Amino acid sequence: MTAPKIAMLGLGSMNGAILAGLLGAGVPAENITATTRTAASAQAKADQYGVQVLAEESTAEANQRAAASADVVFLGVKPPQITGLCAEIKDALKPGAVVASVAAAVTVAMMEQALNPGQPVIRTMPNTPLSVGLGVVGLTPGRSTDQQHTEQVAQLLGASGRVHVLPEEQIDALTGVAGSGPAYAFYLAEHMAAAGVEMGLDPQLAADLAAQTIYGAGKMLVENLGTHDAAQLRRNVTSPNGTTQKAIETFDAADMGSAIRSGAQASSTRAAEITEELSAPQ
Ligand SMILES: NC(=O)C1=CN([C@@H]2O[C@H](COP(=O)(O)OP(=O)(O)OC[C@H]3O[C@@H](n4cnc5c(N)ncnc54)[C@H](OP(=O)(O)O)[C@@H]3O)[C@@H](O)[C@H]2O)C=CC1
Ligand SMILES: O=C(O)[C@@H]1CCC=N1
Repeated sequence: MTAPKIAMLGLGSMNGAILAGLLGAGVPAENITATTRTAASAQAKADQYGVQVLAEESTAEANQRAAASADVVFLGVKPPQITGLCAEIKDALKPGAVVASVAAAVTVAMMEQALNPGQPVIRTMPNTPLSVGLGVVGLTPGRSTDQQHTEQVAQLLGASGRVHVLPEEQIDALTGVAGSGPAYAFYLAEHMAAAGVEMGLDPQLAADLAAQTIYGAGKMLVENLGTHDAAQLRRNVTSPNGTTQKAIETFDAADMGSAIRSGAQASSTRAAEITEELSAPQ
């Protein structure tokens, strides 16, 4: 099978992470055309990734041009811009092309309504660790999306992460755990490093200790899936009446477990709210 031509419309944090993953997995750079809003960003991204990047600012039809030659079109703009972008590119798309959005909250139905009837679409919820080959993606195909399209997008994203095909009702929950999730780990790293500095460590060393510890713990979690769960791995670090026990008691006293669950649920609830906002008559 020849490698598909790919358009990445919008090349910010998320589509940039997907692009890094695709390039890292061996997709040829010449198969990819991306777009940005500003010319300065297009130049910076072209230099960073080595792909062609068109800016809407300097090429009015940048999105149509990028979409026209693509077999797979990733929409990576902000949620309120997605349906407008769909309308902009709908007549430029190649027959048989599939449109995959990475946006939170924008439903399959919203995209299908903005595109031409019968257009294959896929709603995805990826996360930024795709950039290092360790991402997670939730994916829901549209009504006119056949198995081949779903497999094509799943295969592209699956080269740099784990892909789960889900009913659309579960995408917001996946957003709360995995889409927003890297930020929770980074937040933990920020505070672990800050604690190290407060206890007298050099900031660079403290940041390195936090990063490497979370990296190592994440690898252990993945490698022990199905045999030792997170709670067991935590118990293995916790000596009776030792140092870790004191830390966990302190977290429990602050009800940190409940705060983390509330945060993940708030992310998911916010996705549903944005869907409502985008559905409201203008
Ligand atoms: N960030 C994340 O971790 C995740 C984000 N998402 C979803 O990804 C989407 C993008 O978010 P994120 O990457 O964070 O946002 P960014 O602001 O980082 O990127 C947005 C990109 O869209 C470009 N853009 C804006 N308007 C246009 C236009 N009219 N034509 C072409 N390109 C345009 C911007 O151009 P320029 O570079 O010139 O500013 C920028 O490259 C959102 O819908 C979000 O819900 C989903 C999962 C995780
Ligand atoms: O914060 C956001 O809205 C996006 C979606 C998931 C992660 N980032």
